[in-house]
Amino acid sequence: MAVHAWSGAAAAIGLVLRAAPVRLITSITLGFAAGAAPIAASWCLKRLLDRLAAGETGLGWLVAGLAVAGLGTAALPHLASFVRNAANRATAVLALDRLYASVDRFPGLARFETPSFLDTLRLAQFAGGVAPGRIVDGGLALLTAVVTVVGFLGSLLVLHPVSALLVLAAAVPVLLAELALARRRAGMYWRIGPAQRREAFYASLLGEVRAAKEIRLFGIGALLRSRMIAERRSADAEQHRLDRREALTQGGLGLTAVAVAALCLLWTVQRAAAGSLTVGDVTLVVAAIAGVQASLASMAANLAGTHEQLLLFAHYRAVLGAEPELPVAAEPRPLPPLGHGIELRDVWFRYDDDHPWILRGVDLTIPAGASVALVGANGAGKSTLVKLLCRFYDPTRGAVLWDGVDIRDVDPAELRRRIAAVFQDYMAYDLTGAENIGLGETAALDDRPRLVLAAQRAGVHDALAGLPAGYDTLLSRAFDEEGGVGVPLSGGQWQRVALARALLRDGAELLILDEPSSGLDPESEHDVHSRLRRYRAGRTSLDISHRLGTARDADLIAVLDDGVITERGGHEALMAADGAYARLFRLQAAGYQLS
Ligand SMILES: Nc1ncnc2c1ncn2[C@@H]1O[C@H](COP(=O)(O)OP(=O)(O)OP(=O)(O)O)[C@@H](O)[C@H]1O
Repeated sequence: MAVHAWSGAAAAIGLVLRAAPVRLITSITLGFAAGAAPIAASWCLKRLLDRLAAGETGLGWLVAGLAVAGLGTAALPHLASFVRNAANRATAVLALDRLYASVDRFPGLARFETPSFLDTLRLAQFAGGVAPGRIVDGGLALLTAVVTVVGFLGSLLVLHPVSALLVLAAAVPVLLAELALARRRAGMYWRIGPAQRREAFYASLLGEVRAAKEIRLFGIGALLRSRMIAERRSADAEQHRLDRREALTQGGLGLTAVAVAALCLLWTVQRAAAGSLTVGDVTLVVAAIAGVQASLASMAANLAGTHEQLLLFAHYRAVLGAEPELPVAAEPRPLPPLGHGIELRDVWFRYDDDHPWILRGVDLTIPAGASVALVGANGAGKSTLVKLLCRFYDPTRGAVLWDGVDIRDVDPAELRRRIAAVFQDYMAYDLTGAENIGLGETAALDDRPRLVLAAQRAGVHDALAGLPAGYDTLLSRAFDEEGGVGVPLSGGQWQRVALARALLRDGAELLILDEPSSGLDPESEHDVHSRLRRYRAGRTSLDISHRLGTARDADLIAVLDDGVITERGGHEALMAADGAYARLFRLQAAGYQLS
């Protein structure tokens, strides 16, 4: 634990040093000065009073010293906090950047489906922004308090050693109690994490337009709201329990501090009355007791606060230090230009050990330059197979081979550069039309002719060109648009934009289309289908569709049933075989017959 704390503190300081070195050093200097100023003020006051009592004159320099020290006591903490705030903001930016760079580096999807990781990530988001700054702040405040305590304790030891020891002894339980409270608080943040994430989930549903239709139609707003409030209440109850414990502990500690101060004061006054202390000594003892107690309390609170931030910062470091959830080859093999094909060889897959098998020994080859249609019932595992091709997960058994090279041996980023895909759950970004397409290949973001060509291939050019600001129209009403209005697209238009995004990747060697036309009207579907047929000629593609009419002209049709390829071949051959494909095809065709 101690090692963790030190390495955590070192990492936090390293981060601040990297983000704002000058401001950090300035803060340290100001912290020192702010700690020394009250001691200087107390000594000036003691000297002044003693000399006044002795009837001396010409004390102007002492008054001036007192004024300067007073000014320092009042102003330096504010100046230090101004500099620290600036350093903290710079640190938070760097921490945020590093956190999301790490999240982006996870090659697969499994982490985003692991609740404990999501809890860690939530705390990391919170801690990354504030913890490094607070840890350094805590350290600086500690430094200030140490300077003050040492200075005042030195003064007390000279004048009244018993008080010094008493005050110091009384500080030990304060420190221990604060540390214990800090640990509890950090533990509480972890425990309430799931409830807070569920609360955020309900809150986002209640505040987003996509959910608003169903919420209103089904009248489920009150239900969702009550669930959100219940989650908040359960988190609040945990916090309340801790607050109560804190209040009791700190009340007790406050009483002890008052008792110790009263005892010391009584003793000092008695000694002054007996003539062994001067009036100046009494003021210095009073100031020293108050100063030491306040500084020790602040030290304890700071230590505890820093300890708590270190525990939270551990979550940030856990995300940054997390190993990739998919093994990444130390020396990745180069991915050859696709010459033969992509083979799934005896692929078995389940999402994890507690989940059922989804693929149970799939053998399928997508020959280079050929179009393969994958058909099958809902839940058969088609989209799962696509995720394995993109290596978002690894097969539990078996392998995916790209021209004979196991894709586990290549750099995932390189593999993905070779693939263009429209996923079934494609994204609709709250960005402009041009950006929504350009994200398919960021190098082409500003290449308008290429964006237009991709949009034309996907049959969405006219829709985008006809918007108030053409391709530069924001496809959302979530943000205010300067000099124009945001226009969301229809479902089918969005689907074509997603298709355009994939088609922008002209150089991709494998094109994956998972239900690319499910939302299109018959005419659009026919139109998109004809365009895709032309586009796909000579390219390697995997097309998933429930509309068997669009699958029929693929070079190869494979039927996936309950995780196994049960039929494969051309349309005519499969129809002649009279298996499941033929039955489904006839069923669908019958739906279009006039009775
Ligand atoms: N991330 C996941 N974690 C656990 N199980 C999952 C996950 N994604 C999908 N599944 C399960 O895998 C099974 C296959 O899903 P998949 O999406 O691959 O089917 P599909 O053939 O594409 O279906 P559809 O035709 O409805 O799109 C489903 O039973 C689903 O519950």
